[in-house]
Amino acid sequence: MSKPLKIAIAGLGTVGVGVIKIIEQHNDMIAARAGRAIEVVAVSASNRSRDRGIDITAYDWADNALDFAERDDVDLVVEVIGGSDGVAKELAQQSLEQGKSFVTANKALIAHHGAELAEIAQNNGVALRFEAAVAGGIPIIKSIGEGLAANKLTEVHGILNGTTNYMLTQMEATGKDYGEILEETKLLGYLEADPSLDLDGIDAGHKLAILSSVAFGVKTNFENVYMEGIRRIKLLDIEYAKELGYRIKLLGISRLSEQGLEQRVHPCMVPRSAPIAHVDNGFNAVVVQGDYIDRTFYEGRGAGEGPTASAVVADIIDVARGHNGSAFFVPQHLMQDVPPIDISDRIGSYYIRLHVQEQPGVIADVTATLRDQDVSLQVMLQKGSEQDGSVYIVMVTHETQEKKVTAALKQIDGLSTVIDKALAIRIENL
Ligand SMILES: NC(=O)C1=CN([C@@H]2O[C@H](COP(=O)(O)OP(=O)(O)OC[C@H]3O[C@@H](n4cnc5c(N)ncnc54)[C@H](OP(=O)(O)O)[C@@H]3O)[C@@H](O)[C@H]2O)C=CC1
Ligand SMILES: N[C@@H](CCO)C(=O)O
Repeated sequence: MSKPLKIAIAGLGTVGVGVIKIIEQHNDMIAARAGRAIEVVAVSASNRSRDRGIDITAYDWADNALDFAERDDVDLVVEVIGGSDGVAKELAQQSLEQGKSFVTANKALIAHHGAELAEIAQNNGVALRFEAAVAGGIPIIKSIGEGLAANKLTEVHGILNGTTNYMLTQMEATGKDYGEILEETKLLGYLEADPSLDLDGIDAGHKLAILSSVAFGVKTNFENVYMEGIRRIKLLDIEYAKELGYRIKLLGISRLSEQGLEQRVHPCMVPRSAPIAHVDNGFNAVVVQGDYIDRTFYEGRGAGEGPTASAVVADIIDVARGHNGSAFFVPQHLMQDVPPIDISDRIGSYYIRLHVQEQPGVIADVTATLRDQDVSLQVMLQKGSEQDGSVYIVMVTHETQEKKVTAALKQIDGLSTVIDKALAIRIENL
């Protein structure tokens, strides 16, 4: 057997501890699969005395994780600290520059700086790996970059954030509204330290930008991902979706066409018959469309100690086997710079929910505005009224252009009878 691969782990939280547990528990099996032993030589975290539920006394402790980049006895650095910049970024740059391979679960780091880091890795002949950054338990980066490498891929979409999928599932299952489920989800500890990353679709946006690069060989462009989260979804939207034959899912959708690259994250109405409509709670799913495979569907746990650490260790094993090809499967100088397609150019149907005062002429004003913008309706629903005399109206449009819906809703929001800003949910017949 070759000499052991010596690794240092920066970050001993949920994922870091999980990585150590797997390496300790599956030591012999991993060595057999990797063709050499994986040896943890050093660890680092913020607080040395914190009880982490595992014994770390066998490993060197570093107060400063950046020391790992300089150590001659470290072949590979694992970064499971988090954050797009700061220590995580410095550690990545310095480790790769010093000829050490780098494995991370940090989606923010890769979405923002993946291209730059991949180039440093390439120039130094070492590996940069980030399987755990997207959909943890689903080996989607490897599946796309290796298993589907013969295909011209045109679309990747999926449920990329487990927390919001849990929340939407629980709203439907329990009949509780958004605010109540949000409080329960906080108590369960599912939300990121900055909840906006989950709730506003940013975490899913990071993952989508990474998937786009891997799938299409395009330069990572997180800045052009359109992101909208789930904060405005009410229980009544979930109930109306059910009545109309849909479920609401927060999807990331990336499509490459001759016009350019479309990357968007937002709540979608998906037909209840679609497999992705039945991916519930903390599970993630990814669908990949290619010219020779047609469509492939992957489902698994997207977060948590086990699934995330499993992906990190798989990357370490890959490096131990000597695989140090391009991080995005295409050398950086061959990555395409593709123009973005704006969300306003989307063509499709829309679910629209209005909250208005119940008085004569309201519906006439609303439908006149839609008519003026050339938006035609296929369904309009109104059930009873609220105790305060207001009413919710729900409409489904025929296929139209997003910019027409946006223009119509801007005018509708200005009507004196409209109480809350209108909500539009895109219908995706996936
Ligand atoms: N948890 C999950 O389910 C998933 C996480 N990820 C990603 O994995 C990464 C780690 O996540 P997770 O384990 O949940 O995060 P945690 O918050 O549980 O752990 C972060 C760790 O980083 C340590 N740390 C903080 N600052 C430093 C520093 N300057 N130097 C060294 N260590 C430091 C902390 O130390 P201390 O313990 O002493 O405070 C802690 O051990 C993030 O990028 C996250 O986005 C990806 C997919 C899923
Ligand atoms: N906050 C993320 C963690 C895993 O990346 C999620 O809920 O999916």
